[in-house]
Amino acid sequence: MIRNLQHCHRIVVKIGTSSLIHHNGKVNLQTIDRLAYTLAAMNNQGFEVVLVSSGAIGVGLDKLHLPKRPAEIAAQQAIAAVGQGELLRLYIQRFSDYDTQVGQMLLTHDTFDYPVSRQHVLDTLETLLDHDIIPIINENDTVAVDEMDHRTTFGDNDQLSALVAARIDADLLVVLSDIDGLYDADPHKHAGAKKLDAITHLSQDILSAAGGTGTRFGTGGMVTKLKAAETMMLAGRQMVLCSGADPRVILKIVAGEAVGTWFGRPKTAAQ
Ligand SMILES: Nc1ncnc2c1ncn2[C@@H]1O[C@H](COP(=O)(O)OP(=O)(O)O)[C@@H](O)[C@H]1O
Ligand SMILES: N[C@@H](CCC(=O)OP(=O)(O)O)C(=O)O
Repeated sequence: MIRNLQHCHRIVVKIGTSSLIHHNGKVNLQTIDRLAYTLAAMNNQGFEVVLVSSGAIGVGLDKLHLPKRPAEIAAQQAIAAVGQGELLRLYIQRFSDYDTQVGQMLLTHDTFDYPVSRQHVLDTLETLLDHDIIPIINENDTVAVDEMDHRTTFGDNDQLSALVAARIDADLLVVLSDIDGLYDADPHKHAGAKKLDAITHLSQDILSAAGGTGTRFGTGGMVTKLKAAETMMLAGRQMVLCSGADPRVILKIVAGEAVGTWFGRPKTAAQ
Protein backbone atom coordinates (compact mmCIF):
# COMPACT_ATOMS: atom_id res chain seq x y z
CA MET A 1 0.00 0.00 0.00
CA ILE A 2 1.87 3.08 -1.18
CA ARG A 3 -0.93 5.66 -1.09
CA ASN A 4 -0.38 8.34 1.47
CA LEU A 5 -3.85 9.77 2.04
CA GLN A 6 -4.33 9.64 5.82
CA HIS A 7 -3.20 13.21 6.38
CA CYS A 8 -5.00 14.84 3.47
CA HIS A 9 -6.80 17.95 4.61
CA ARG A 10 -7.18 20.23 1.60
CA ILE A 11 -8.74 18.46 -1.38
CA VAL A 12 -9.64 19.61 -4.88
CA VAL A 13 -12.27 17.55 -6.72
CA LYS A 14 -12.70 17.85 -10.48
CA ILE A 15 -15.76 16.43 -12.22
CA GLY A 16 -16.04 16.12 -16.00
CA THR A 17 -19.02 16.68 -18.26
CA SER A 18 -19.44 12.99 -18.99
CA SER A 19 -20.10 12.32 -15.28
CA LEU A 20 -22.68 15.13 -15.07
CA ILE A 21 -24.65 14.45 -18.24
CA HIS A 22 -26.42 11.20 -19.20
CA HIS A 23 -25.84 9.66 -22.63
CA ASN A 24 -29.27 10.99 -23.66
CA GLY A 25 -28.10 14.56 -22.97
CA LYS A 26 -30.10 15.05 -19.75
CA VAL A 27 -28.50 16.27 -16.52
CA ASN A 28 -27.49 13.48 -14.15
CA LEU A 29 -29.27 14.69 -11.02
CA GLN A 30 -28.24 11.65 -8.98
CA THR A 31 -24.56 12.47 -9.52
CA ILE A 32 -25.06 16.13 -8.58
CA ASP A 33 -27.00 15.08 -5.45
CA ARG A 34 -24.33 12.63 -4.37
CA LEU A 35 -21.51 15.05 -5.11
CA ALA A 36 -23.16 17.76 -3.00
CA TYR A 37 -23.79 15.27 -0.18
CA THR A 38 -20.20 14.02 -0.24
CA LEU A 39 -18.51 17.41 -0.32
CA ALA A 40 -20.86 18.86 2.31
CA ALA A 41 -20.20 15.85 4.56
CA MET A 42 -16.44 16.33 4.14
CA ASN A 43 -16.76 20.04 4.84
CA ASN A 44 -18.55 19.21 8.11
CA GLN A 45 -15.78 16.75 8.98
CA GLY A 46 -13.23 19.56 8.72
CA PHE A 47 -11.76 18.92 5.27
CA GLU A 48 -11.19 21.96 3.07
CA VAL A 49 -12.86 21.21 -0.24
CA VAL A 50 -12.70 22.93 -3.65
CA LEU A 51 -14.87 21.74 -6.56
CA VAL A 52 -13.81 22.24 -10.17
CA SER A 53 -16.86 21.42 -12.26
CA SER A 54 -17.25 21.24 -16.02
CA GLY A 55 -20.74 20.96 -17.44
CA ALA A 56 -21.68 24.51 -18.53
CA ILE A 57 -21.95 23.52 -22.17
CA GLY A 58 -23.53 20.12 -21.42
CA VAL A 59 -26.17 21.63 -19.12
CA GLY A 60 -26.73 24.51 -21.60
CA LEU A 61 -27.33 22.06 -24.46
CA ASP A 62 -29.95 20.29 -22.33
CA LYS A 63 -31.62 23.52 -21.21
CA LEU A 64 -31.81 24.87 -24.77
CA HIS A 65 -32.93 21.46 -26.14
CA LEU A 66 -30.00 21.32 -28.55
CA PRO A 67 -28.95 17.84 -29.74
CA LYS A 68 -25.23 18.53 -30.05
CA ARG A 69 -22.46 21.06 -29.47
CA PRO A 70 -22.31 23.51 -32.44
CA ALA A 71 -18.97 24.01 -34.20
CA GLU A 72 -18.99 27.82 -33.94
CA ILE A 73 -17.10 29.11 -30.88
CA ALA A 74 -19.47 32.03 -30.19
CA ALA A 75 -22.43 29.62 -30.20
CA GLN A 76 -20.63 27.33 -27.70
CA GLN A 77 -19.88 30.34 -25.51
CA ALA A 78 -23.52 31.44 -25.60
CA ILE A 79 -24.59 27.92 -24.59
CA ALA A 80 -22.05 27.95 -21.76
CA ALA A 81 -23.45 31.31 -20.58
CA VAL A 82 -26.89 29.71 -20.25
CA GLY A 83 -25.59 26.43 -18.85
CA GLN A 84 -23.25 27.87 -16.21
CA GLY A 85 -26.12 29.68 -14.50
CA GLU A 86 -28.25 26.56 -14.54
CA LEU A 87 -25.34 24.39 -13.33
CA LEU A 88 -24.79 26.71 -10.35
CA ARG A 89 -28.53 26.79 -9.61
CA LEU A 90 -28.49 22.98 -9.41
CA TYR A 91 -25.42 22.98 -7.14
CA ILE A 92 -26.78 25.74 -4.86
CA GLN A 93 -30.08 23.89 -4.53
CA ARG A 94 -28.40 20.56 -3.63
CA PHE A 95 -25.75 22.05 -1.33
CA SER A 96 -28.48 24.04 0.49
CA ASP A 97 -30.10 20.70 1.44
CA TYR A 98 -26.94 20.11 3.51
CA ASP A 99 -26.72 23.68 4.86
CA THR A 100 -23.53 24.24 2.92
CA GLN A 101 -22.63 27.49 1.16
CA VAL A 102 -20.87 27.59 -2.20
CA GLY A 103 -19.15 30.41 -4.11
CA GLN A 104 -18.69 30.50 -7.88
CA MET A 105 -15.30 31.36 -9.40
CA LEU A 106 -14.88 31.54 -13.19
CA LEU A 107 -11.21 31.66 -14.21
CA THR A 108 -9.07 32.07 -17.29
CA HIS A 109 -5.39 31.34 -17.89
CA ASP A 110 -4.55 35.06 -17.79
CA THR A 111 -5.74 35.15 -14.19
CA PHE A 112 -2.78 32.97 -13.25
CA ASP A 113 -0.30 34.51 -15.70
CA TYR A 114 -0.46 37.91 -13.98
CA PRO A 115 0.77 38.08 -10.36
CA VAL A 116 -1.83 40.64 -9.23
CA SER A 117 -4.90 38.82 -10.56
CA ARG A 118 -3.38 35.50 -9.43
CA GLN A 119 -3.05 36.82 -5.89
CA HIS A 120 -6.65 38.06 -5.94
CA VAL A 121 -7.86 34.62 -6.97
CA LEU A 122 -5.78 32.92 -4.29
CA ASP A 123 -6.97 35.40 -1.64
CA THR A 124 -10.60 34.78 -2.62
CA LEU A 125 -10.09 31.02 -2.46
CA GLU A 126 -8.45 31.19 0.96
CA THR A 127 -11.18 33.47 2.29
CA LEU A 128 -13.95 31.17 1.06
CA LEU A 129 -12.20 28.16 2.62
CA ASP A 130 -11.65 30.06 5.89
CA HIS A 131 -15.42 30.53 6.07
CA ASP A 132 -16.25 26.88 5.25
CA ILE A 133 -17.66 27.93 1.88
CA ILE A 134 -16.98 25.52 -0.98
CA PRO A 135 -15.57 27.27 -4.07
CA ILE A 136 -17.04 25.93 -7.33
CA ILE A 137 -14.67 26.72 -10.18
CA ASN A 138 -15.06 26.49 -13.95
CA GLU A 139 -13.19 28.01 -16.81
CA ASN A 140 -14.83 31.31 -17.81
CA ASP A 141 -16.03 29.96 -21.15
CA THR A 142 -17.41 33.23 -22.50
CA VAL A 143 -13.99 34.91 -22.13
CA ALA A 144 -11.73 31.97 -22.87
CA VAL A 145 -10.16 32.18 -26.32
CA ASP A 146 -6.78 31.01 -27.54
CA GLU A 147 -5.22 33.45 -29.99
CA MET A 148 -1.60 34.26 -30.72
CA ASP A 149 -1.52 37.51 -28.74
CA HIS A 150 -4.25 36.78 -26.21
CA ARG A 151 -4.02 33.47 -24.42
CA THR A 152 -6.78 33.08 -21.87
CA THR A 153 -7.89 29.49 -22.27
CA PHE A 154 -6.87 26.52 -20.16
CA GLY A 155 -8.42 24.28 -22.82
CA ASP A 156 -9.77 21.97 -20.19
CA ASN A 157 -10.63 21.74 -16.55
CA ASP A 158 -8.24 18.83 -15.84
CA GLN A 159 -5.29 21.20 -16.12
CA LEU A 160 -7.14 24.06 -14.43
CA SER A 161 -7.91 21.84 -11.43
CA ALA A 162 -4.27 20.78 -11.11
CA LEU A 163 -3.05 24.37 -11.40
CA VAL A 164 -5.46 25.50 -8.69
CA ALA A 165 -4.61 22.48 -6.50
CA ALA A 166 -0.86 23.13 -6.79
CA ARG A 167 -1.25 26.87 -6.16
CA ILE A 168 -3.30 26.41 -2.98
CA ASP A 169 -1.05 23.57 -1.73
CA ALA A 170 -3.86 21.03 -1.83
CA ASP A 171 -2.81 17.63 -0.54
CA LEU A 172 -4.89 15.74 -3.08
CA LEU A 173 -6.61 16.21 -6.43
CA VAL A 174 -9.45 13.76 -7.17
CA VAL A 175 -10.40 13.63 -10.86
CA LEU A 176 -13.84 12.10 -11.40
CA SER A 177 -14.13 10.80 -14.94
CA ASP A 178 -16.23 8.50 -17.15
CA ILE A 179 -13.52 5.87 -16.68
CA ASP A 180 -12.51 4.18 -13.41
CA GLY A 181 -8.77 4.76 -13.76
CA LEU A 182 -5.77 4.85 -16.08
CA TYR A 183 -5.34 1.74 -18.25
CA ASP A 184 -2.32 0.55 -20.19
CA ALA A 185 -4.32 1.40 -23.35
CA ASP A 186 -7.66 3.13 -24.05
CA PRO A 187 -10.18 0.50 -22.79
CA HIS A 188 -12.82 1.80 -25.22
CA LYS A 189 -10.55 0.74 -28.08
CA HIS A 190 -8.58 -2.19 -26.58
CA ALA A 191 -10.71 -4.90 -24.95
CA GLY A 192 -7.80 -6.42 -23.02
CA ALA A 193 -6.54 -3.15 -21.48
CA LYS A 194 -5.47 -3.45 -17.82
CA LYS A 195 -6.13 -0.91 -15.07
CA LEU A 196 -3.07 0.55 -13.34
CA ASP A 197 -3.28 0.90 -9.55
CA ALA A 198 -0.47 3.34 -8.79
CA ILE A 199 1.84 5.55 -10.84
CA THR A 200 4.97 6.94 -9.22
CA HIS A 201 6.70 8.00 -12.44
CA LEU A 202 5.14 9.14 -15.74
CA SER A 203 7.21 6.97 -18.08
CA GLN A 204 7.11 7.26 -21.86
CA ASP A 205 5.09 4.01 -21.99
CA ILE A 206 2.40 5.51 -19.78
CA LEU A 207 2.30 8.79 -21.67
CA SER A 208 1.90 6.98 -24.98
CA ALA A 209 -0.95 4.84 -23.58
CA ALA A 210 -3.05 7.95 -23.05
CA GLY A 211 -5.56 8.68 -25.78
CA GLY A 212 -8.37 11.11 -26.48
CA THR A 213 -11.89 11.41 -25.13
CA GLY A 214 -14.24 8.47 -24.60
CA THR A 215 -17.60 10.19 -25.06
CA ARG A 216 -19.14 12.92 -27.16
CA PHE A 217 -19.25 15.11 -24.04
CA GLY A 218 -15.67 14.85 -22.76
CA THR A 219 -13.02 17.19 -24.14
CA GLY A 220 -9.61 16.40 -22.70
CA GLY A 221 -9.29 12.62 -22.70
CA MET A 222 -6.50 10.91 -20.79
CA VAL A 223 -3.75 13.20 -22.13
CA THR A 224 -4.93 16.19 -20.09
CA LYS A 225 -5.49 14.01 -17.01
CA LEU A 226 -1.85 12.88 -17.17
CA LYS A 227 -0.75 16.51 -17.54
CA ALA A 228 -2.75 17.24 -14.38
CA ALA A 229 -1.08 14.28 -12.66
CA GLU A 230 2.33 15.59 -13.71
CA THR A 231 1.56 19.02 -12.22
CA MET A 232 0.53 17.40 -8.93
CA MET A 233 3.53 15.06 -8.79
CA LEU A 234 5.97 17.89 -9.55
CA ALA A 235 4.39 19.83 -6.67
CA GLY A 236 4.97 16.80 -4.42
CA ARG A 237 1.21 16.19 -4.16
CA GLN A 238 -1.11 13.32 -4.96
CA MET A 239 -3.87 12.71 -7.48
CA VAL A 240 -6.47 9.96 -7.78
CA LEU A 241 -8.27 9.35 -11.07
CA CYS A 242 -11.49 7.38 -10.64
CA SER A 243 -15.03 6.95 -11.88
CA GLY A 244 -17.49 9.80 -11.28
CA ALA A 245 -20.48 7.43 -11.53
CA ASP A 246 -20.94 7.68 -7.75
CA PRO A 247 -19.05 10.64 -6.21
CA ARG A 248 -19.47 9.12 -2.74
CA VAL A 249 -16.35 7.19 -3.76
CA ILE A 250 -14.36 10.24 -2.57
CA LEU A 251 -15.18 9.26 1.02
CA LYS A 252 -13.52 5.88 0.39
CA ILE A 253 -10.47 7.55 -1.16
CA VAL A 254 -9.83 9.80 1.84
CA ALA A 255 -10.36 6.78 4.09
CA GLY A 256 -7.38 5.20 2.33
CA GLU A 257 -9.18 2.63 0.13
CA ALA A 258 -7.44 1.66 -3.10
CA VAL A 259 -9.92 3.21 -5.55
CA GLY A 260 -9.03 4.21 -9.14
CA THR A 261 -5.46 5.05 -10.14
CA TRP A 262 -3.24 6.89 -7.67
CA PHE A 263 -0.43 9.22 -8.78
CA GLY A 264 2.26 10.33 -6.35
CA ARG A 265 5.44 9.51 -4.53
CA PRO A 266 5.46 6.38 -2.33
CA LYS A 267 5.29 6.75 1.44
CA THR A 268 8.65 6.66 3.18
CA ALA A 269 9.22 4.53 6.30
CA ALA A 270 9.13 7.65 8.48
CA GLN A 271 5.60 8.64 7.33
N1 LIG B 1 -4.94 4.86 -21.23
C1 LIG B 1 -6.22 5.21 -21.01
N2 LIG B 1 -6.84 4.81 -19.86
C2 LIG B 1 -8.12 5.17 -19.60
N3 LIG B 1 -8.89 5.93 -20.46
C3 LIG B 1 -8.32 6.36 -21.61
C4 LIG B 1 -6.97 6.02 -21.94
N4 LIG B 1 -6.69 6.60 -23.13
C5 LIG B 1 -7.79 7.26 -23.53
N5 LIG B 1 -8.79 7.12 -22.64
C6 LIG B 1 -10.12 7.72 -22.78
O1 LIG B 1 -10.23 8.88 -21.94
C7 LIG B 1 -11.62 8.98 -21.59
C8 LIG B 1 -11.78 9.94 -20.40
O2 LIG B 1 -11.58 11.29 -20.79
P1 LIG B 1 -12.82 12.29 -21.11
O3 LIG B 1 -13.70 11.67 -22.16
O4 LIG B 1 -12.23 13.62 -21.39
O5 LIG B 1 -13.64 12.26 -19.74
P2 LIG B 1 -14.16 13.35 -18.71
O6 LIG B 1 -15.33 14.05 -19.33
O7 LIG B 1 -14.55 12.51 -17.54
O8 LIG B 1 -13.04 14.32 -18.41
C9 LIG B 1 -12.01 7.54 -21.33
O9 LIG B 1 -13.39 7.32 -21.46
C10 LIG B 1 -11.20 6.76 -22.36
O10 LIG B 1 -11.94 6.42 -23.52
N1 LIG C 1 -15.71 24.72 -19.33
C1 LIG C 1 -16.38 23.66 -20.09
C2 LIG C 1 -15.74 22.30 -19.88
C3 LIG C 1 -14.36 22.08 -20.35
C4 LIG C 1 -13.84 20.70 -19.93
O1 LIG C 1 -12.71 20.57 -19.49
O2 LIG C 1 -14.74 19.66 -19.99
P1 LIG C 1 -14.45 18.14 -19.43
O3 LIG C 1 -13.45 17.46 -20.35
O4 LIG C 1 -15.79 17.50 -19.46
O5 LIG C 1 -13.94 18.29 -18.03
C5 LIG C 1 -17.83 23.51 -19.62
O6 LIG C 1 -18.13 23.82 -18.46
O7 LIG C 1 -18.65 23.04 -20.44
